Amino acid sequence: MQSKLTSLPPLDETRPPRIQPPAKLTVRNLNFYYGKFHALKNINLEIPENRVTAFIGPSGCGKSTLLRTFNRMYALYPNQRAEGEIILDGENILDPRQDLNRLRAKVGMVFQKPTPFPMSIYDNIAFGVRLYERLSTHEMNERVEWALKKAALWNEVKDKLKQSGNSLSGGQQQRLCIARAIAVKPEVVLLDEPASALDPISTAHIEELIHELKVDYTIVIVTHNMQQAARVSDYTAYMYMGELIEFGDTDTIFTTPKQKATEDYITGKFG
Ligand SMILES: Nc1ncnc2c1ncn2[C@@H]1O[C@H](COP(=O)(O)OP(=O)(O)OP(=O)(O)O)[C@@H](O)[C@H]1O
Repeated sequence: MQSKLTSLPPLDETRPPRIQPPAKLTVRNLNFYYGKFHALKNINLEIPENRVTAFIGPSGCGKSTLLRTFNRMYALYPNQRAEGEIILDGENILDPRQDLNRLRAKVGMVFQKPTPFPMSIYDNIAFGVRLYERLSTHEMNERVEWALKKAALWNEVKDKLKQSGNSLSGGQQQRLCIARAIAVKPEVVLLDEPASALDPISTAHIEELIHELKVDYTIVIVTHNMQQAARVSDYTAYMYMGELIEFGDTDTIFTTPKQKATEDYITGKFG
């Protein structure tokens, strides 16, 4: 397909066809408040299973806020609240009775800044797994190796698993954080600008990894970088001032968006 926008890289020809797969997460009439500030306004959205969905939009439009509702990260802060429904596997995760530990095992998260725990590479992975499962040493060794392989880090660290996670480069630390997130075998992985603190080579590594991970996981990524959204995502949501302006497959959003506001943002006329 020909891109209308010459400044963007060619769109990924290997993307799955446009038939939208079943929704892994269904967002219905979602409103979010920081105290009195109404940060998300009646969001309705379906996040397709085993695909990469990107949230784009100008700074402050609510991308991270929306992402953080998916594992109820906001529940840590008393004056933040969500209203509406977010259905994951038939359950409304906003229901106050929802078991947050179980939810966070199902919905993993990786932050903008790599944040390894101050412990060995091995323990960075094993720590989270121990919270949810009792594994033998042999099983844990296998799980650590599996997660590090999935995160394309194993070959670089297999001989120094006892070294501190902080001894790794920024890009390696971020892949360690991805390994840590997937080690507990989540179903959804949330990535909040995972490459924005990284150099171009590490960024390319992370983007490749995202592409591979969607075989097993549903991935939602917040990114400021539109080229990155065009490269890694199958679906894109454009947000503005707490509203979802347009959602669709990435090729359509980047070449023939329906809303003028989306087109203005994509073409750099605004934002
Ligand atoms: N802890 C908070 N308390 C009060 N308001 C907040 C808080 N966090 C975010 N906001 C406000 O909510 C709105 C959405 O913020 P959010 O961080 O979700 O935007 P964003 O699109 O991810 O922005 P950016 O691209 O700059 O990271 C903004 O107006 C922001 O100022």
